[in-house]
Order: sequence, then structure tokens, then C-alpha cells
Amino acid sequence: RPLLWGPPVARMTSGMALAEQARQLFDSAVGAVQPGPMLQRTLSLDPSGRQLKVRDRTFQLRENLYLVGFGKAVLGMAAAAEELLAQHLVQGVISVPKGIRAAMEHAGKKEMLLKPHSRVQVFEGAEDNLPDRDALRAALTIQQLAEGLTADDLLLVLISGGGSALLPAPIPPVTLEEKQMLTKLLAARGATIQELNTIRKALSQLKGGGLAQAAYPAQVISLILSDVIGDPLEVIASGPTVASAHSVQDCLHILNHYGLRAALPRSVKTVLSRADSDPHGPHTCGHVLNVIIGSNSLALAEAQRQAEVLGYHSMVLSTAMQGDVKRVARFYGLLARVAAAHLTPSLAERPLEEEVELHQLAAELQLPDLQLEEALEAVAKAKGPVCLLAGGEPTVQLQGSGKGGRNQELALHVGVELGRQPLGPIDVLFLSGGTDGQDGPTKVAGAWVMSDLVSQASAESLDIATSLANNDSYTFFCHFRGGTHLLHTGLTGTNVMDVHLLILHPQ
Ligand SMILES: Nc1ncnc2c1ncn2[C@@H]1O[C@H](COP(=O)(O)OP(=O)(O)OP(=O)(O)O)[C@@H](O)[C@H]1O
Ligand SMILES: O=C(O)[C@H](O)CO
Repeated sequence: RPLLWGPPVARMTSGMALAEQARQLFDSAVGAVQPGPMLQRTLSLDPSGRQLKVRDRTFQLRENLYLVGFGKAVLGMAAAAEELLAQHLVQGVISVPKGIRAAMEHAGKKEMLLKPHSRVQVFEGAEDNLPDRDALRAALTIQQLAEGLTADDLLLVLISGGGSALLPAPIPPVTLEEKQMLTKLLAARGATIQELNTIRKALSQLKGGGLAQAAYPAQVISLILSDVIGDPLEVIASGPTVASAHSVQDCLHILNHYGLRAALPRSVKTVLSRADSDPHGPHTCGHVLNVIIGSNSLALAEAQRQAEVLGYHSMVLSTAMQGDVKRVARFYGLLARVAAAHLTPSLAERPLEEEVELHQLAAELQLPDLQLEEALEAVAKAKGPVCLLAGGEPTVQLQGSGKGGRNQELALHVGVELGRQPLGPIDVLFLSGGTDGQDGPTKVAGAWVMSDLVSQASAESLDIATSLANNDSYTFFCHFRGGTHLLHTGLTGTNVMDVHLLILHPQ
């Protein structure tokens, strides 16, 4: 790929060349949160091979190491952990998504696969991110392993997004089907991941610190790849190694809010009413070390570094992008317009109205870590190509029956927004991609657009409004310019939400 390492950015002008660079930046973000490098950064063995260092803590190894894991990125994490610690590993059990081994083999990603004689037993389950019988079998095997440990043992727990569905262990008499149904209903009614996981914790034996308690008195080291904004330990995969702080009142409030309280199965009511009188109270986790080993901000930091190597002035705007994709797209459209005017103050009039709307929208979106002022100041000083980065997980209100994902839908909306405003002599590119490589139920990670999207689409007789109304962004991008605006990465083996890139390149 000569373009990727080709001439400096200042001499690159064509859209495809910019797209190549955007793709390179996206790849560098994903590369920073690959399981192998992340584990190697976190774990190290002393020269005798008998002491395991995890950040600033040390643990004695004497063939006493066990491993469990659950989540979409856990196969590669387990492979990397076994590579490093094989001589001490007694036994392991992981629960990973259905078909992931075949997909990784197919993609030639050997580093994501366990060796043929691995001591780690693999369960695949939770198709469509819903708990199922296979995931239940995995959870019971993990629970048995944890319960059999002694004070001399060390349990390494590998956790990533998707872990909740891959570790279902409902508290009797709640059944798997009841839990599945409740999870589905809450998700369909728009419950946030915090709300969803509060309910999951209340109904589970292993979530909310339950796994850590099952492993007691063994020492527990939990290595966590975050797929939740703000990296809250108790929310990611429903915090199986984190003391739980939710109350029954919280659960009832959530169930009420989504109109589910009246129709609750008797079993769920029974478990919730018992929780209030639990004599042991919340789990304690003094024997646990929880470590976040990767997150969206780590991925963005690497993309920012890489952008600067390529000659861009680069800034991270936010790692907490959330809210409806249409509003997030409007935000990026306005930002592009205002930033473009800052880059060419002599040519463009200052877009005061847009600036006011941009700040209003930023306040409404409530992005806790947004660096808008700082970014605009940096752009004003830049006098050259600029790359603004953000991450998070906007939401799509599904109305149509088309095929798409939130990244492709966001990119399509941003393309429309970019077409609304004069941007002056500046090439603008926006890219949105899911770091797991799979945007919704499609085979691509996302898409990229430039400010000529609307005119190009109409030249190709493609109707953007209809595609958007039907949530059909994937079909749109498959046709648009022969599919060249789709971001094909294949499954990446990691998962730290989405990455957004806004490039402004003076012509
Ligand atoms: N046709 C569609 N158009 C746009 N978005 C869609 C469409 N179908 C599904 N989605 C969105 O895809 C998302 C689910 O896909 P995906 O599995 O990538 O996300 P996820 O559940 O957040 O998992 P992860 O955190 O691993 O990315 C939901 O947010 C859903 O609204
Ligand atoms: O598994 C889960 O609960 C979600 O992916 C959030 O971590």
C-alpha cells in the first residue's frame, strides 16, 4: 500500500488519498487495543518466571494459575495470556461468541487463536448477543472452576464487551428463558447499558461481584477491555469481579420506567424480594485486582499520535460521543463548517449562527469530556491539515427494515450535513467505524464520506433520504461509488466502541 507511507500530507489532495490516510488512522486506533500488545503491556514475568507483575502488584506463581474469560475480544486475550503464562497455567475456560474461532481462522489471524493443545477450554455461544444454552453451560463450567479454587490459587479473569450475554447464571427460580426475554424487552425499549446491567446483576449468580465471591479465597486478577463510555468497572460485562452497589429500589425503578414491572414473571419478583433481605449484603472484593487494560481513549490516543506523524494537527474531542445519530451528525456538520472557517479566516465569513448552534448542541448532547473550545482554538492556530478524533457509541432509532449499522448511518447523515454548508477551499472527510470490525449486523466496520456525497449520490441516482428513512445505510454504501466508501476490516478481535475521524485539509 504505497499511499499509506507515501508523500507527506501537505501534498496529498485527492479524496481517495485522504481516505487512505483516514483508514490508516482507524487501523492504528484498532491496533493499539489488540489483545496481545495490551496484555504484554499489563503483565510481565520476572526473570525467574516465578513472579507475575500486574502494573505495580506482584503475585507468586507456582503452577497455581487458572484462567476464565467471557466477551467478544476474549479469544485473543486468552491466546496472549497463555502464550505468556503457559508454564503456570493449570486450566482455563472461556466463553466467546458463536463462530469466532472460524472467523479468526478464515481471516488468518493466528495470534487470536489458542494453540492446538491449549489448556483453555472454549465455549462458543450467545448468538446475536443474547444469552443461550451454550453460554449457560460455559457459565456453569466457569462457576465450578472458580468454586474449586483455594487460597494458594490465582485466578486470571479476562473480560470484554459482550461478556454479560456470554456469562448467564440466573439465580433460581429465574430461568434462562425469562432472563433472555427480560433483556430483550429492556433493550428494545431503549434501556441504557447501565440500566440493563443493573437488572442483569440483580438476577445473576456471577455478575455484580458474584464470580469474585465464587473464587474466594483465591486471589483474583481481572483484566478488563472497556466497551462502555467512562470505563465504569461495575457496568462492563456487568462487573462479575466488582462489588455490586445496586439496590432493589433501583431495579424496580428501571422496570417501572420501561413499563415492565406489572408483567414480571413471578420468579423475578421472588429473586428481587429476596435480595432486600440478603444477610450477606453486597459482595466484597478485597481479594480482587481489577485493571482496565484497554479503552476507547487508548485507541484514540494512538490515532492522534499517528495523525501527527502524518503531518496533521490533531486533537481528541471526546471519548464519550453519545446520543441520537442525527444529532451527532448535525454536531459534526456544524463543527466542520466552523472549523473550516477558522482554517481560512481570510476567505470565509465567520459563521456566527452555526457557531451558536454548535455550542448549543454540544451542551444538549452532554458529552462530559468534550474539548470543543480547545479544538477550535487549535484549528485557528493550525494553518494546515487538521484531524479531529472522537469515540463513543451514538444510538440509532430503528424505524425501517433496511440493513445498516450506527457507524454507516452516522457517516451518511454527516455526508448530508456537509453538503448543506459552504466549506470553502477545504477537503473535508468524515469516517466512522466500530473497532470490533462489525457495524450492526453487517460485514463492514463503517464508512467514510466527503462533502460531495449528496451531489455524487444524485449523479448515481441514489436516494439518500429513502435509504436513511429505511435504516438502509449498508445497501446505500454498497452501491455508492461501487462500495469504495465502506470500511472493510473483518472482525478485529477487539472492541472499544466506535472511532470517529473528521479531517479538514486545505486544498
Ligand atoms: N439497519 C440498521 N441501521 C442502523 N443501525 C442498526 C441497524 N440494525 C441494527 N443497528 C444497530 O446496531 C447496533 C447493534 O450492533 P452491534 O452488535 O455492532 O452493536 P453493539 O450491540 O453495541 O455491540 P458492540 O458494543 O460490540 O459494538 C444497535 O445499536 C442497533 O441499533
Ligand atoms: O457485556 C456487556 O454488558 C456490554 O457489552 C457492556 O460491557
